[in-house]
Amino acid sequence: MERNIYLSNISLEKAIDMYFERIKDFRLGTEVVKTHEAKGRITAKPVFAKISSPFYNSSAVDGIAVVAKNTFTATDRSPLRLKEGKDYIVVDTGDPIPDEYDAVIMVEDTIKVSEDEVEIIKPAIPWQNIRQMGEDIVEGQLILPQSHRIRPVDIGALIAGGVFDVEVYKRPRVAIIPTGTEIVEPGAHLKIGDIIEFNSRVFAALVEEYGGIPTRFNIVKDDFEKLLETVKKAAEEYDVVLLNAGSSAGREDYSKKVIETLGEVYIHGVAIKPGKPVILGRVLNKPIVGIPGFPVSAFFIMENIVKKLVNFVQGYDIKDKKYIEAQLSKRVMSSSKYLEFVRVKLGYIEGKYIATPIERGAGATMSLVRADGVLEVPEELEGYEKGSVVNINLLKAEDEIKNTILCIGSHDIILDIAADLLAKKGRYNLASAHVGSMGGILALKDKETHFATVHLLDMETGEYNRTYIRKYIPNRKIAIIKFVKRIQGLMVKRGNPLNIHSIEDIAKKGARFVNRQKGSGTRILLDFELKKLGISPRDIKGYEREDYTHISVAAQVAKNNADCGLGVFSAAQIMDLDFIPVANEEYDIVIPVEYLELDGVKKFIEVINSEEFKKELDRLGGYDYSDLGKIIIE
Ligand SMILES: Nc1nc2c(c(=O)[nH]1)N[C@H]1C(S)=C(S)[C@@H](COP(=O)(O)OP(=O)(O)OC[C@H]3O[C@@H](n4cnc5c(N)ncnc54)[C@H](O)[C@@H]3O)O[C@H]1N2
Ligand code: MOO
Repeated sequence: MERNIYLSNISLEKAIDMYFERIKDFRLGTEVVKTHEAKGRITAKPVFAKISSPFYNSSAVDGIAVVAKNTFTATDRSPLRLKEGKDYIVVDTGDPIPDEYDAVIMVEDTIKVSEDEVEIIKPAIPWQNIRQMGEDIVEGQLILPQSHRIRPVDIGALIAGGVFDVEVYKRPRVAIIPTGTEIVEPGAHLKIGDIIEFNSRVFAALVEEYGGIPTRFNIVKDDFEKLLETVKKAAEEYDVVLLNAGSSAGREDYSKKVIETLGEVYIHGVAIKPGKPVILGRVLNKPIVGIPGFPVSAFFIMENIVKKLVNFVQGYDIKDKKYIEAQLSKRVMSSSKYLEFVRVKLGYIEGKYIATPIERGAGATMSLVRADGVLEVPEELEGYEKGSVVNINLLKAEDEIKNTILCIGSHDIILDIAADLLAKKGRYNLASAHVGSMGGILALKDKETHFATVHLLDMETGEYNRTYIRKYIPNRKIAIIKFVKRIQGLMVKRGNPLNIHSIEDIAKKGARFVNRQKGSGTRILLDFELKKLGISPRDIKGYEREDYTHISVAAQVAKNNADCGLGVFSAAQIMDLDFIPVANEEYDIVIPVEYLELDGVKKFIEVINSEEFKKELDRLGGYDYSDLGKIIIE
């Protein structure tokens, strides 16, 4: 099988316009459904009221119905006496008002003088406290226009207007076909090279959210004939087809060929990242989208194309993205060839949203789980500078973000444990962005985080953290909340096959090392130890190779991509590695004094002082928490 030749690079907006122009005749038919079951459906025609609401005059209050002109003599000096049956009748809220009456006086404005007599001290104004016929809805009035998505309140208005059935577009039945020889069903016995199939399940859940009816097909291997057969069947039986993976130019990427054979490819390749190899086409007269395999790419195609498509075939133009303004805490570089979707974490600090970009790999499913929003870097830009104010498409509720305490700095698994305990208390969340200790200090300086977790060794004095606070954040009043002392050590494979017992051994034995990024405390510790020992970084194989967390360093060793790395005990334990202690470091929380008063921060401090948290530290091992919770004002 020869490779496909790539790919157009048309903008997302143009691609959608062109595509929808080509498939505009594939709109679905309509059906009539019960109004009370029509939530989320799209009206096929304008809907008019069949009756008025209310369809008779009714009382808006509890009181007495009167004839207004007979009450105008009433004053507080000469109250007017009225007799039931002759001058008034008693009515409750909602009761019909007989034609001969034209006003209602509230019961609290009447003085009862006998069983069937009241006095009033103020005249009634005609039509006061009466809901007149058609006050809400008039017979024949337009209740909903065509191509309107029916909301719960619309259901109320329709029924009140006597419309009990409504004509709506049919919901599209969407076929979802996962493909790939390497793709296996969840629960299958896994061997190297297998990938557990999950995209189709994400698609199905999203399609349902978009208003379609998903059907998931079984996995189809990369076999041209089988793919032809399955796609043909799907196009015959369903309204929209989603063909997952094989969208690219690899030898077994058949999606384009299959669609071309059975129908037409209109567009292959859109200027977005991730997601560029998307295919937009038709088979029979059904829209088909070839969606890239990488889960993050696939998600952005679902959100930016398939969501619109599922609505388009129902005659609806969806424009429901919600944006907020946020300040970028890091520079974002982007290619000027693509509209790029960058996942961000959001924090709310001193009345401003702060956006911190997270991992960018197209395969990083967790980046979607962790993201609060998406920064869309337009095609013509090469990115944004740190500090720029940008629009962020929200993926979470604003309230949830406003109740999030932001921690930027060096990562340790105990932050995740504290986050979990905090979330259990309700209301507040802890979000942490892992940019190393120095990144945390700089974020504090720039007011981009509530607090930072740091372990920065002063190479001159051997003291932790304080030098850096004084040097880099002189403008703010800062407190240190003592957190833990961590044992940092060398992580090596079980059984220590290279027999590494010290930092010196890394150089001596030529072990493949994996380093942490510049600015991280672990990196500084390594440099400190190397300097002490008089070893040059050049003598460490892999010194230039950077990873961003303790766990990912440990994972590199576990997978045999490296022989050793420097990190904390818990990371070694999680990845089942041997651990050779090197130093005890002070991992502290650095926080502006004013934030100690924030309710969420107080709750966080309660959490780290709790017995439950200490129990977790014991369970992990490798932590000394004798100073935990002590607050030192700098
Ligand atoms: N020569 C070039 N190669 C590639 C280019 C390019 O421009 N030139 N673009 C890359 C880009 S960008 C993307 S995106 C991918 C798209 O690849 P495919 O759509 O062909 O997808 P596969 O290779 O079949 O799968 C990729 C990857 O996705 C995961 N996957 C696939 N299906 C599922 C599923 N159902 N559930 C979970 N995960 C799934 C899996 O990890 C696959 O390995 O092409 C690049 N190549
Ligand atoms: O554009 Mo691909 O979709 O980055 O991964």
